Amino acid sequence: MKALRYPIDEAQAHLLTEAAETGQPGGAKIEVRDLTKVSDKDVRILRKVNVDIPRGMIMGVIGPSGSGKSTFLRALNRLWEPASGCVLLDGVDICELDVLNLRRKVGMLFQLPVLFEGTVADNVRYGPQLRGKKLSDVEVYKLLALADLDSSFYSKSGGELSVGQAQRVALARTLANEPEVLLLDEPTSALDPISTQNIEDVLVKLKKDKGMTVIMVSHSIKQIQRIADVVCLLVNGEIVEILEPNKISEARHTMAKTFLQLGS
Ligand SMILES: Nc1ncnc2c1ncn2[C@@H]1O[C@H](COP(=O)(O)OP(=O)(O)OP(=O)(O)O)[C@@H](O)[C@H]1O
Repeated sequence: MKALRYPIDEAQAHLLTEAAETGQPGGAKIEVRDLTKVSDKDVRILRKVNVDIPRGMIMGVIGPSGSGKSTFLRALNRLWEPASGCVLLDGVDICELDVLNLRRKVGMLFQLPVLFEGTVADNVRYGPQLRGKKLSDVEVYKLLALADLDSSFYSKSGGELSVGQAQRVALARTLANEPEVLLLDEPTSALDPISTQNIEDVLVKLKKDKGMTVIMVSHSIKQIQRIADVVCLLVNGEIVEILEPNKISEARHTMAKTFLQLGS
């Protein structure tokens, strides 16, 4: 069994090891080591965060407002610059990668989708086009289907879409870059329950069919329990618990317990 460094405790290390090993071989997809962020005003936003993110799994990140969830997520594709050696992707320091290449491999979806001008197809073609590759119609249809959108969306413009549909177009656009990791920052918080379920279904399918590693920040404990394989609890800039979704109620950290009781 591959040992994971910097466990929170033995039980949690075991959980992550198991999770990493039931996916594709090779252990953690992303290793986070002593990730720290201090604001300009000298406030500690992240305090030595250490976690191994298992390959081909969905990791949920939950915690009280302001605990540093988005900040944590944004370090993983260098939306802010972590210190060298703090974030490794497949064992390689992300600071040593070309940042655009990194962001292709580690795609991100935000709470509210922002589509570019033009049609849905233009949006989906955007990333590959930057690399000089023009996606065929069939490739665009396939990406739309991956994001649970039928072919009728192909020539629609952003203004014709609901927020839920636009979020799925944003997902298709991200998937066009063939990412290995998806970072999701509350991707369904602006969506109705049906659109939420569509996105959740797509994420689970991407994990199953493509071995995608997904890290999702959510305010919904129920959502995390529906789709995550492992849950990371962040409180005050620290990961205080790593739990199986069905064992969230067993959290021991006082703040985490309060948060979970109020949220469930
Ligand atoms: N660039 C920045 N400069 C200064 N402070 C920041 C910066 N980014 C975030 N913060 C602060 O860091 C803390 C963590 O913010 P972050 O957005 O990561 O939390 P969060 O857990 O995602 O919150 P929420 O659930 O409300 O979205 C907050 O107190 C926020 O005000």
